[in-house]
Amino acid sequence: MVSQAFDYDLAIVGAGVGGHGAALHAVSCGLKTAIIEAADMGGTCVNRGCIPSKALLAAAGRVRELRNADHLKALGIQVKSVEFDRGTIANHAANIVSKLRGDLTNSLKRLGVDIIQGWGKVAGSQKLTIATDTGEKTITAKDIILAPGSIPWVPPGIEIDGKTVFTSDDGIKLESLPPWVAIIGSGYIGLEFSDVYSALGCEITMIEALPELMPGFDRDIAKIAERILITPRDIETKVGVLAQKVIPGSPVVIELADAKTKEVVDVLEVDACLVATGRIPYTQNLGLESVGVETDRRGFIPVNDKLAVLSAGEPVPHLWAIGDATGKMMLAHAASAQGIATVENICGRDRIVDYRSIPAAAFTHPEISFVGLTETAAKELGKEEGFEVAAVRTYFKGNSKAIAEGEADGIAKVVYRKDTGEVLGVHIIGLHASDLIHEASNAIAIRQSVQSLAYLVHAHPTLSEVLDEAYKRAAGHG
Ligand SMILES: Cc1cc2nc3c(=O)[nH]c(=O)nc-3n(C[C@H](O)[C@H](O)[C@H](O)COP(=O)(O)OP(=O)(O)OC[C@H]3O[C@@H](n4cnc5c(N)ncnc54)[C@H](O)[C@@H]3O)c2cc1C
Ligand SMILES: NC(=O)c1ccc[n+]([C@@H]2O[C@H](COP(=O)([O-])OP(=O)(O)OC[C@H]3O[C@@H](n4cnc5c(N)ncnc54)[C@H](O)[C@@H]3O)[C@@H](O)[C@H]2O)c1
Repeated sequence: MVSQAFDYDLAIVGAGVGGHGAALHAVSCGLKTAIIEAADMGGTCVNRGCIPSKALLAAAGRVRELRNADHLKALGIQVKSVEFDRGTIANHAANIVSKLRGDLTNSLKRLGVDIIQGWGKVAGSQKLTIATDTGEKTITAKDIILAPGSIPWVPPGIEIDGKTVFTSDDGIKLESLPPWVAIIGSGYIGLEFSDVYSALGCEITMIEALPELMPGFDRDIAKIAERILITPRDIETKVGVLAQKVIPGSPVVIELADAKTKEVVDVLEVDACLVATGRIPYTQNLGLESVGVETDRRGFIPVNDKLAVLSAGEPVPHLWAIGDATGKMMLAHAASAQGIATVENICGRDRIVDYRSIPAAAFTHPEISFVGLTETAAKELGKEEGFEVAAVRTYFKGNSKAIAEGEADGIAKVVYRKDTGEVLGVHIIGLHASDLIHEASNAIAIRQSVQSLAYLVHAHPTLSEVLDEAYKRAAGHG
C-alpha cells in the first residue's frame, strides 16, 4: 500500500520502543514508513532505561548472591572472597546499550523504514516538519504516530548537577559508587537502584513522600518487599517526608519536610542523591497546537481507546499517539503494544489495548511482578459494579523448586471475583517473578476463572506451581 498523495503512508515521531514496535508492524502491513528521531535510536528503554538498568542489576545480583555466605554454605559451596570492578560493570551496561541500539537501527533499515534524524513537529494535518542538521525538512504522511516518550520529573527545589545529584539518566552510567546514597522515591527506579547500590556496598537512605514505601504496589506485596528487599539490607527508610530542597556538592545537602505540614523535619548530608520521583511526558514543542490539540494538565497527549489523538474530545483525523507520552502505562512493552494496535486501527482493523492484562515487573533480587488490579482496586471496582472480591496467597517456602534453590522468600497472591471466579489481578514477589507473571497475564487476557485455571497442569518441580497452588486453593481444590 503506497498512498500517491503523500510521501509516506505512516510517519512516526520518536524511535523508542513504542515507535520501533509501530514501525515493524507497519512494514508487515505493507505501509511505507518513516521514523523521526531527535536523539538516540531506541529511546529511553534501550539507552537509559530497561536495558542498561537490567545489565547493572544482573551484575549486582551475582555479587549479592556470591557474597551471601550462608546461602552458599547451605548448598555446600564456599567462596573465599568476591571482588568486582565498578568500571567493568558500567561497561557491560554501555556495551549492551550500543549493541541493542545498533540491532534496532539495522532492523529498521533492513525493512526499508526511512530513518530521519532530527526534531519532528506536527505542522498541520498529515504534515510534519523536521529540524535536521542540514536544515528544515517537510514531509507528508497519510497517518502520523506521535511517540515522544518521557523524561525524568525533578520536583521543584531539587537541583541536579548530574554528578552528585542525578536522575536515572546519569545514575545508569554508574560513574561512581558513593559510600552513602540518598534515593528519593520508592517506585520502580528507586527500588531497582537500591538493589544495585546495596549489592555493591553503598549505604542507602530511601526517602518516600507518601506514608508507605512502594505506594504503587499491592499492599501485601509492598510489606513483604520491605521485609525482603529493604530491612535486611543497609537501607534506612524515611516515609511521609518530602525531599523539599536538594543542593548538590560534597556533601549533598537534603532538606526533608513533613509531607503534610511542609515543615522541615531533618537535614541530611550524604555523598550522592538519586532522584527517582517519576517521569513526565516529553510533549513540548511538538506542534500539537497546529492541529488544535492541548495536552492535559500533566502534559500527556489525550487519546481515545483506539489511540487516536483527541482535540476537544474528538479524534483528530490521521493523528495517533502511543507510549509514555499517553500516560496509560509507562512501560516499554505497553508502548509497543499500543504501537501495534495503532497500526491495526490505521489499517481499518479495530483494536484496543487491554491494559488489565499487561504485566509489570521490578527486577530486584528477588523480583516483584504483577498484572491486573491490586486487591484494593479490585474491591473498589467490586463496590461500583456489585461483586465481591476474594484473594488467596501461596508461599515460595512451600514450593519444592524454590526450596531446592535455597531461595524460598516470597509469595504469590491471586485476586479474583467471588461470583464468577474471574482473575482480576496477580501479584508475585519471589524468584523469577518477572517470568512467572505471564501465565497470569495470559489468563487475564482471556478473562479466565480460577475454576478453569485450577485444572491446568504445571510441570513439577517448577516455580510455576506457586500459581498452580493459588488457583487450586481459590477454586476450593485444597
Ligand atoms: C531507569 C529506567 C528503567 C526502566 N526499566 C523498564 C523495564 O525494565 N521494563 C519496562 O517495561 N519499562 C522500563 N522503563 C520504562 C521504559 O523505558 C519506557 O516505558 C519506554 O521507553 C517508553 O517508550 P516510548 O517509545 O514511549 O518512549 P521513549 O523510549 O522515551 O522514546 C521516545 C523517543 O522519542 C524521541 N523524541 C521525542 N520527541 C521527539 C521529537 N519531537 N522529534 C523526534 N524525536 C523525538 C526521544 O528522543 C526518544 O528517543 C524504564 C525506564 C527507566 C527510566
Ligand atoms: N522495571 C520497570 O518496568 C521499570 C523500571 C524503572 C522505571 N520504570 C518506569 O519509569 C517510571 C518512573 O519510575 P520512578 O520510580 O521514577 O517513578 P514512580 O512513580 O514509580 O515512583 C516515584 C516515587 O517517588 C515519590 N516522590 C515523588 N516526589 C517525591 C519527593 N519530593 N520526596 C519524596 N518522594 C517523592 C512518589 O510518591 C513515588 O512513590 C515508572 O512509572 C515506570 O513506569 C519501569
